[in-house]
Amino acid sequence: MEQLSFFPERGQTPGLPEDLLDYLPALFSPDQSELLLRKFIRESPWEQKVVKMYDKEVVTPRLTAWYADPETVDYTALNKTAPNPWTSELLMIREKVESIAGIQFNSVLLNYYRDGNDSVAWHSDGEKALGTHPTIASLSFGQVRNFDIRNKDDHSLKYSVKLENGSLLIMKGNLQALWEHRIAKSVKPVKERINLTFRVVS
Ligand SMILES: O=C(O)CCC(=O)C(=O)O
Ligand SMILES: [Fe+2]
Repeated sequence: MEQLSFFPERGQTPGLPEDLLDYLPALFSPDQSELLLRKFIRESPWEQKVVKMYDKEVVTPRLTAWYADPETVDYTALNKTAPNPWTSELLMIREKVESIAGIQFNSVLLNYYRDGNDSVAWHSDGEKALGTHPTIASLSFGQVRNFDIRNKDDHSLKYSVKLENGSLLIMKGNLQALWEHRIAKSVKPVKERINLTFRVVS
């Protein structure tokens, strides 16, 4: 396997397997993206989750909000709080994303990365409620951040994609089964970023 540069200047690390991700750089214009970024930051019912890690309570380093069709999601079985009702912007974006992905999504999770200290640690989104090979559509607004992926069995196999303002990333195939992803903290100061992940939750 050839050596790959993990931190590209721009774009994505070459050699990324094609059947795991689709990337569309400018689904929304810079103007639309800026408006949506500001509106989401201002109006979403942000929560900061506390999770248990080795008996310690740890505050999640980002804010989240989730929305779903309540009749299709058994949120108590998922150990979640009641979903928020869809807003008109989220419905508009959902339609646009569904027409590209060719899938109907029944929920969306919003992540708010306030600055470079906010992050999401290595994980995969292969929970039972999503199935083992879910298609997840991920939109980015605001600050460009690196989306890193690494193979679960061989951590030296890793790639990085720069998620640009207004872009759409579709995660598919074996990505959740065989790979993990993260948004690392940034040592250089960075601005706010909003991420939306549309999912089919059963
Ligand atoms: O912010 C991102 O681009 C990724 C978020 C993510 O991995 C998740 O919500 O599961
Ligand atoms: Fe994820």
